[in-house]
Amino acid sequence: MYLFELSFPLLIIIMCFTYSTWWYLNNRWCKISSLPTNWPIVGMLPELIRNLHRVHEKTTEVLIESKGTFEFHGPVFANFNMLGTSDPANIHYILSKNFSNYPKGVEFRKYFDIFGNGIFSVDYELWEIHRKTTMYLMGHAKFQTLLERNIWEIIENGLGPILDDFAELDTLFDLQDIFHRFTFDVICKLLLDHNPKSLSIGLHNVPCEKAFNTLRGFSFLNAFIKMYNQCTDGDLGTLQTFLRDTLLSLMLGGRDTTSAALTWFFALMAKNPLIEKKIRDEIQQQLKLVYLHAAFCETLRLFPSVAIEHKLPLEFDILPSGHRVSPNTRVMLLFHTMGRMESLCGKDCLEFKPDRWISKRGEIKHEPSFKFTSFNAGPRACIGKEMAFTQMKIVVATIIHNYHIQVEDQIISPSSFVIIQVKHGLKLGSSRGFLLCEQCSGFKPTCHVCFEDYRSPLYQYKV
Ligand code: HEM
Repeated sequence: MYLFELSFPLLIIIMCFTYSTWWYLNNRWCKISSLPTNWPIVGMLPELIRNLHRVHEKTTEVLIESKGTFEFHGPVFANFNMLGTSDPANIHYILSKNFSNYPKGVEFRKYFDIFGNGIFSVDYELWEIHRKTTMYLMGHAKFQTLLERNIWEIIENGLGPILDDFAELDTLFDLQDIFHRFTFDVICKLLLDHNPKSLSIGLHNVPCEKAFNTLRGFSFLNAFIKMYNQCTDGDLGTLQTFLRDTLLSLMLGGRDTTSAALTWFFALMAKNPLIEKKIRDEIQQQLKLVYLHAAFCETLRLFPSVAIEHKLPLEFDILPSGHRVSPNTRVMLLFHTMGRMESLCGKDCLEFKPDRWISKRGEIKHEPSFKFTSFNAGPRACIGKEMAFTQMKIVVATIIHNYHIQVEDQIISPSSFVIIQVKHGLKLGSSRGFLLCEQCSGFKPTCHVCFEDYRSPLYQYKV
């Protein structure tokens, strides 16, 4: 009996060791596929850790091999199982057809507690109130005028002088950092009526909170205060925390997404000079910027700013692909993979081709949002899509019209976060790659002193 007690744990250890060795050898010799091995006890965690630096690329390989949906098994006792999908039928089902069964869930709130009770992390009634209020504000007749005025003001006083300064000093700079600062200043000015001037010569750090300390009466703020007072759900915390959550969510949601898209756009432009020329011609001929719009769609297809969306089902369900989900299954919607699926975007899906977005009549082709998910789909689709396009078009037209951008030799790859940035930034060399065009001696004397009198074609084009 004593001998049995002693040898039993030993037996378990030997069995585990043999099983693991068998798995290892089996997979090492037989494996040609990119699907992760489901190891005893630790599940697929080792493969995840091994690919942490290239999560989006690995996920794409796995999903393409598994025809759009894959079950990830985490360690046995960790409750870390997930179902990843890029199948448009599943995406349509989860985001629209059975929307009510797929809230973001409490987990999302835990991971992204920075959003607090803001629109990105809440579900149900509070989300509905947030959405209604924000949509009302962004749909207001004066919103577009205010937005464009703010963007031009920040170009005139921030972006323009900074870019001129880099050109004069002949220094290397990170375009991604510049776009971060630009979109931060724009969204702060819009929401808080305060320009934190993070885009000033010297590029000083501006703490986020500083902007919140100088809140002044502004319609966005007043509307959210009114919304707070109307909410009877006692879970909202103080007015100050509620406003912080609400505004911070909009600031983060509107800032990093737009700056990432702008950075990828220029990264792709650097590799496609013919496309850049076409866009430059379109701007100079004061056309309607259809081709530029198509180039943005194409950028976001390949590098959707939000790569992953997280859902936690309320009840057991069967997805259109036949996969079962339970209330414990984390469902990951993998937007980065969708733009790289031959079945969805064609054999040339990895190529950057804005023309695929233009119809025979020269208009932008409409793609259903559950196929082109860069702005999400269904009831939680992005509210700021038009705002993002306006911002991106003005910035790109301004830069392309005034400068010739040339990217330094560097490896450009996506970061492994939910928001896909360019890993390590996008470095530009001002001496070689940052030349003023012939007719224009920079921002200052031409357009940005007083844009009322501005006669450049730039000011006249329609965004
Ligand atoms: C290129 C730029 C942008 C992209 C690619 C983008 C993409 C997205 C995506 C994928 C979502 C869904 C996220 C989720 O539910 O987890 C989303 C939601 C949202 N976006 Fe954007 N966005 C962009 C710019 C903006 C801007 C400028 C704003 C303005 C503040 C904005 C406001 C919002 C809001 C409020 C939501 C939440 C909608 C809801 O949950 O009902 N976005 N966006």
